[in-house]
Amino acid sequence: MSTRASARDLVKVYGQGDTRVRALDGVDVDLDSAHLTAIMGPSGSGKSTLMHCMAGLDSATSGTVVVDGQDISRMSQRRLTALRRTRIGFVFQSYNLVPTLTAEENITLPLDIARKPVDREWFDEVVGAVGLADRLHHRPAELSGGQQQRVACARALVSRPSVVFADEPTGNLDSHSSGEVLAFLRRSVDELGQTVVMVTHDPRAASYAHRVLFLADGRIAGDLAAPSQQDVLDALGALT
Ligand SMILES: Nc1ncnc2c1ncn2[C@@H]1O[C@H](COP(=O)(O)OP(=O)(O)OP(=O)(O)O)[C@@H](O)[C@H]1O
Repeated sequence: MSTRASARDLVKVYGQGDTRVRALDGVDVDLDSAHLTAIMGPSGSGKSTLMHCMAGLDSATSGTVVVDGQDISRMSQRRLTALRRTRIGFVFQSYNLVPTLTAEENITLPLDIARKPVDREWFDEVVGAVGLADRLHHRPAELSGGQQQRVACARALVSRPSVVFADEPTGNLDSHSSGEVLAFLRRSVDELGQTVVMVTHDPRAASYAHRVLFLADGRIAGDLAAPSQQDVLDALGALT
């Protein structure tokens, strides 16, 4: 199975002296191609730190991160920015859409900024899969939270990135909208062949994943394939 992103012996230390925190303490991860991977763990276990280091949003103290075959730990800021724009997709808890732009303009924004052409066939496929074809000319304020997050998912996928990193993508959504967003993230993997990793606190969200990694105290503490909600709850219970 091919790997889209990997981390080796990843260490991230914040602060110094008394306030020193070892947020990541030697993490090894391989994110499999065309898989939806969930990352779970208690508050403060290092989930966001791992995600930010693997997505090139933050630099690790030591260790290696390879994305799309490129070692981002040793990359210049300029190359890293270019890689982030075109090879990595992001979905955040707060949708981070530009309020003055339509859904369509928001979706194509990363490509417009990178001055890359929009592949209309892929755009239509992504918009169709996300169920937004009749909402493309609406602005974010005219869309529900779930629809806004689906726009954000489409924006993350429009450049056909190597990996999509989603940080609590359903954290602000009710259960119905969460279901829609999770179903889309899963479909983007199963039908469009994308690779998605998401941090979540929600066992139901994690049960949509092909694989769930558990972090505790900055280390990998568990790894389950296609778990049920109950499997996830049991694994979390054993960690806390
Ligand atoms: N910028 C920072 N400066 C100092 N310490 C930090 C910083 N960011 C995170 N930490 C610390 O690193 C550890 C891991 O934090 P991180 O946010 O990765 O955990 P998390 O598992 O995502 O938590 P949560 O589920 O609460 O979002 C925590 O002890 C946190 O306090």
